[in-house]
Amino acid sequence: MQGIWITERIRDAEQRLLAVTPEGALMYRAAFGLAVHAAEMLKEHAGRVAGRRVALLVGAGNNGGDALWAGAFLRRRGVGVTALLLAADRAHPAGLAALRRAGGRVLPAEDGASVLEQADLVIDGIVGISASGPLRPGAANLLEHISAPVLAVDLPSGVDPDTGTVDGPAITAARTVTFGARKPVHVLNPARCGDVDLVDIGLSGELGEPDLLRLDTADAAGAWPVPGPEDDKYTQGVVGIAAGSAAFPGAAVLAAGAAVRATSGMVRYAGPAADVVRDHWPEVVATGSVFDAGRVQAWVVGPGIGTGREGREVLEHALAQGVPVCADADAITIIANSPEVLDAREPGTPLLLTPHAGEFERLTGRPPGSDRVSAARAAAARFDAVLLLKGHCTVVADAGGRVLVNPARGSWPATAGSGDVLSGMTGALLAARLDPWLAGGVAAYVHSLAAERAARGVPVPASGILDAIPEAVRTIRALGQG
Ligand SMILES: NC(=O)C1=CN([C@@H]2O[C@H](COP(=O)(O)OP(=O)(O)OC[C@H]3O[C@@H](n4cnc5c(N)ncnc54)[C@H](O)[C@@H]3O)[C@@H](O)[C@H]2O)[C@@H](O)CC1
Ligand SMILES: Nc1ncnc2c1ncn2[C@@H]1O[C@H](COP(=O)(O)OP(=O)(O)O)[C@@H](O)[C@H]1O
Ligand SMILES: [K+]
Repeated sequence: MQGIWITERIRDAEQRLLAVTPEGALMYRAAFGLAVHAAEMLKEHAGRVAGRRVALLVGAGNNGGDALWAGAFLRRRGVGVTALLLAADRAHPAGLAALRRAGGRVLPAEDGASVLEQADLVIDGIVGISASGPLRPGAANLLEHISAPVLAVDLPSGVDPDTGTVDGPAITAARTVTFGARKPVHVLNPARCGDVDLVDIGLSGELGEPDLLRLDTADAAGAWPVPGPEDDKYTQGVVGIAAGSAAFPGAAVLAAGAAVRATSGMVRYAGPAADVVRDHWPEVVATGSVFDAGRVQAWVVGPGIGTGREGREVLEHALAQGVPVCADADAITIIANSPEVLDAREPGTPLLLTPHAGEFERLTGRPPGSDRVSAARAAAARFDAVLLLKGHCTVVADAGGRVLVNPARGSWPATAGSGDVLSGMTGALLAARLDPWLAGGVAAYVHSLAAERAARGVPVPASGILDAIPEAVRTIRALGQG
């Protein structure tokens, strides 16, 4: 798993490391790594390093210092470097001196339009982890003159380091080089960061436990259930799907189909769309009602069941079975309208809630807002549940405060029915007895991988995501073992 630390913790860790490190050493390490990546980008985008032009956007703090030092290193490789100072009187003195010694040019930012327009690469050292709010006007005015790829120092300026939100003008980077540890912005707003490279500055010993975790392929592969020689269809966990209606069977077909694709055990369906589900998925054991569905090891309740009395009874029944429940879509609205349905929950029974932003607002009374991680954590604690907040970056929080994040690989999954596929997969993993928090994270991971594989650059319907689940699972298992 990849650890991610909030900026307050990074700053504390840096202070401890600074106290035992010769002055300037950390910045030197950071800037050296930055210069290596800048040279790579010049080769990639402009064919070579020597003779190419780099513009540095230099703010008032150490982020600007990193850029200035990197500029000095690039000068040694024959790059033409111009620093554009946003606060000439506060630019990092040692960095500025180093750049000047190396033969770099220095200009006030307001004179920088043509430098930016002619640059082969722009290095964004406007602001780093001490950023607050959107870019100030002096920096914002420069954005329109940038046409070259941008390499962001630590994080793209103008994007909030801890929430990834953008409230005004901000940098969009082709690549971000970060130091010591990954920060929340890198996973919460990957589109602004581009590829993120981590430069080791010796901070890891000071960091402690991460604030957020991101699953990697090996984690997803390690968690994915694989039947053993003693297994049969029951021992792997039977998943029950209570979804869809006679008038709207689509959600049932998608959720049940995703469960079929994600489990090698057994899928039961219970609800008014039994015939349609059976037609699509002959392997599903389908009945008309949850009350005669038989035993399952996890229930998925909600997509397309409606929010009336019948839906409510279905949810209460599932909650009372003493098995994990994934409550999605209409089930979330039912809980929002009548929180007392949760009284039916057998004590200690895992509950996983999977709202999108609108359902989150219904459930909690307020939208997730800019700090989606804190919002998901608070809601998980309030409902004593795992809360999976859907979106471009899916956030999975549990009641104890653990958080997994899954940045999507593109936005094609934002399509109708895609959430039904996610809940079906999640149910399959819950039935296989994964920790519900991990089940949500692994389902989100494989869902976004399946969507990427299915889309390959063009729109993909939810049924296409569903059909790509086997390929996604095969991919993680192959990479995870390799
Ligand atoms: N502390 C350390 O040991 C190290 C720090 N490093 C770098 O230092 C950075 C943090 O440096 P600082 O704490 O000096 O602060 P920053 O460089 O992040 O910010 C400095 C100044 O930027 C201005 N600013 C804030 N928000 C702004 C906005 N929205 N628009 C325009 N200007 C804004 C403020 O005047 C603020 O004081 C890290 O991100 C990293 O790049 C690295 O050199 C590694 C070592
Ligand atoms: N912009 C986006 N980029 C990537 N994935 C997204 C984006 N928006 C939504 N998703 C994902 O698509 C799915 C949509 O679920 P949901 O909103 O419940 O759709 P539906 O109700 O139509 O099934 C979720 O897995 C969510 O994380
Ligand atoms: K920056």
